[in-house]
Amino acid sequence: MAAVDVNAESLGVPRKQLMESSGNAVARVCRDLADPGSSVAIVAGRGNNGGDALVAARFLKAYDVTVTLLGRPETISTDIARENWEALVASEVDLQTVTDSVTFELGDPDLVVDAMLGTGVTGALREPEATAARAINESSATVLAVDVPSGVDADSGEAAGVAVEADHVVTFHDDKPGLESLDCDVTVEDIGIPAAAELFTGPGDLLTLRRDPQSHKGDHGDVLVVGGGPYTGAPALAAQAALRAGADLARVACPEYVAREVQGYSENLIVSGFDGDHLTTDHVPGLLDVAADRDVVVFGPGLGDHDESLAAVREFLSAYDGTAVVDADALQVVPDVDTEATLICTPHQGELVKMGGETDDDWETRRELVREFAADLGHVLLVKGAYDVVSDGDEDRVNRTGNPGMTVGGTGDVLAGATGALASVLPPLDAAAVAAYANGRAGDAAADEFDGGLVATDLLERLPAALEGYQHE
Ligand SMILES: NC(=O)C1=CN([C@@H]2O[C@H](COP(=O)(O)OP(=O)(O)OC[C@H]3O[C@@H](n4cnc5c(N)ncnc54)[C@H](O)[C@@H]3O)[C@@H](O)[C@H]2O)[C@@H](O)CC1
Ligand SMILES: [K+]
Repeated sequence: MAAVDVNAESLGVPRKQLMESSGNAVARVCRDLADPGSSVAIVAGRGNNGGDALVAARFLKAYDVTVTLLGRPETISTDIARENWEALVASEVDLQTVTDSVTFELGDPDLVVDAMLGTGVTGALREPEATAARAINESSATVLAVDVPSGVDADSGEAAGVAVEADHVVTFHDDKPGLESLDCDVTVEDIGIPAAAELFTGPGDLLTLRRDPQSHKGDHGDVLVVGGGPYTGAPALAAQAALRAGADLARVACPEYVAREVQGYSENLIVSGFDGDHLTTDHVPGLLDVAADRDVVVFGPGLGDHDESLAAVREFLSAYDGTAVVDADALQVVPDVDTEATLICTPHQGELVKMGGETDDDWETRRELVREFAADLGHVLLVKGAYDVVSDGDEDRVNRTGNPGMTVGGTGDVLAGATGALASVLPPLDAAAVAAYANGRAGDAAADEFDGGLVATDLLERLPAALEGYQHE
């Protein structure tokens, strides 16, 4: 929900506007439950759950409304809730504040609006909330809870202590799983969160990437890139992208002569060369050994399409049961390989067609086609284009970052490497979506500087900032 909020904000729909919609929705349900002129007691907490009801108070002019804030106004925990409180103070609405359980009084209202606590809470109710919950439960008033009855966990429906027993709940945007087990009516109200805030990647997606300060080397990914052959730069780009996207270690396995070059690109990489000038099935047992101790394998950058190399990819994937990002020429093997591995396939549209998938100029049609093909394959697809489409066959995400300058060689290798790093710390669909978002954002930053003259290494440098929120918080 926090991610969706941030994405909505980036689309121009700030949280305060959503609070206005939720408050309006609360008032609408109040009107359904009580006749004009009835007395309505709003019991508000100091977070945004309380803020929703403070908005509702403005929409209930035909009622005899009293608002009780649990706690001192200075301790209201969010700016938007405080602004709504101040609007009520300035409007001389009937307000009271209660700082301890002794002074809490509910009176004898027709309707109680429970807006003490919502989804921002874990654990048992403290005071004065617990006393207020008991008073609400003892009263003969109809009880309307905002978002979730205070004291009830929105995910599990369980209460760690005393909780409000509501007759009705008005919840927002989407059903909350915890409400299903409760004995009350539930109304789900659309509060105007754009569907795009969930479909399109945005800055909110980066919230999933906060680093744990207690973590150790290797916790953020140990990635093996297998590739190189006809193309020598590709595996180096992918491995460096993995490091820039937060992996702690990036290894490259590639033909001997490529290994010397890769080492020249960066001293941060661990490189091992195998004999010959391309991958063959002879190398597979060794690769499987190395891959077994890694978090993710990125297979394909610069590999080429030598029959022996494709046979090796097939043999590797048949025996591998970890997570792999599959890119470039390795992709064509995926449709007919029988594997236990979790694959994230990163084709451009030409490669998708080569895999047996279909594409379309219209992104919405493409989204349907990609979802169906991902379901057929049983793997995650990240299909690159002006709008990247990511799907696991069930859920889809669409990425709009990036620019035409990124058609230059190597940007796909950067994306594959970044996806590998992120797949070490995130579920596959999220890893692909965040990688597409960050790669495009890095490309947009590079285009600001170099226009159509950007090159793939410009993206590498800009990846950390494009993943901001991950590295810096
Ligand atoms: N997109 C969204 O997520 C939206 C959320 N909205 C509302 O925002 C609510 C979530 O708001 P918040 O995150 O501010 O959280 P809450 O308002 O649920 O709770 C936060 C407040 O509760 C206090 N608190 C925490 N644990 C407590 C305990 N055990 N006993 C007593 N007090 C405790 C905190 O100090 C803080 O003041 C939702 O339930 C919903 O009503 C709406 O405004 C609309 C949009
Ligand atoms: K509530």
